[in-house]
Amino acid sequence: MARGTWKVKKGDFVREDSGFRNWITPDGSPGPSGQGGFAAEKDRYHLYVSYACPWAHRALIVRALKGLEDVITVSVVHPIMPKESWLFGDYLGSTVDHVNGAHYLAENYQKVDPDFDGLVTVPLLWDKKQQTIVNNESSEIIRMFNSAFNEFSSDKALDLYPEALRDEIDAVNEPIYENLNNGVYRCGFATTQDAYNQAYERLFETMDDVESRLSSNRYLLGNQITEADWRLFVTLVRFDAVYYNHFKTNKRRLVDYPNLWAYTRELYQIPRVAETVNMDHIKTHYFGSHASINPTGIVPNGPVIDFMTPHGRDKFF
Ligand SMILES: N[C@@H](CCC(=O)N[C@@H](CS)C(=O)NCC(=O)O)C(=O)O
Repeated sequence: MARGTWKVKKGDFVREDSGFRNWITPDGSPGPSGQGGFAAEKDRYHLYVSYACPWAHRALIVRALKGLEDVITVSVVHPIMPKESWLFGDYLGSTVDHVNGAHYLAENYQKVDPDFDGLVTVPLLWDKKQQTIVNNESSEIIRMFNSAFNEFSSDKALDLYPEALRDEIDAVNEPIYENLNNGVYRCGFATTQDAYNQAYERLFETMDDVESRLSSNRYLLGNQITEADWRLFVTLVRFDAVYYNHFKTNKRRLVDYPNLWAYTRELYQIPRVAETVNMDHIKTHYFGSHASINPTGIVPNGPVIDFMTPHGRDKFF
């Protein structure tokens, strides 16, 4: 099974743009990109994830928070990604491909586009009715889960991208994506000292900015949790266990930032979130899949991290 490859430009890791950009909407009318015809329905859509992947993790979190577990089904790949890319296999917490019976996730991309030679990524949102890919861009998948399925949601009132805050959310997302979510990868996959140094500087400047923001705000946008918090959370929750040493983001640990650390614990303790965090898959994936960074594949046993200690963030209300 062939697969696309990561791109490196002058030593700097460059993430590929996602190729499938259709939108599920309440009535199937077209969304901001792609084709229409994807109406929100119960048990029509299927989400392929890796518990290890921060982008897939966002989608799992919004699915859980909106109470869509019985509406959108899920298959979970094996945590180790071999050179042929994601596959389904026997591992605690992983599943088979419940919909297409694929062995490699790439088979599902090739079912829709036989010439597909891009990167086979998770999350992947699949339409069981039309047997096609809806979308493989997590930032869009979370917005669909937030707003398209309210008819079926057990928490209709929850709005993680409220109209009045959209510009502010977009403005906060941008540097957090560049410098933190993707910034840790740019540190880890840099192939020149210079590219690593630059990514590292920007990463910790942004960590400092966010730490300061969270010293006077409970959440990134004030008193209301938005998608911006969940997009940040998935990187923070992996920081000390993986990125700090595997990706060499070791100026400071998450636990050394009092506000960021307490904020991460608060988000972790919100009902239904902890179940989406599979630390075994997270560690096994990163340490076991990136032979260029960790050739032995040995997964460190530590560190001991307790996300359940009281967070004290209610002091803001
Ligand atoms: N833009 C995509 C990025 C997803 C992505 O890069 N996923 C990684 C896992 S964390 C992946 O599947 N990589 C496949 C590979 O490296 O071959 C999104 O946010 O949905």
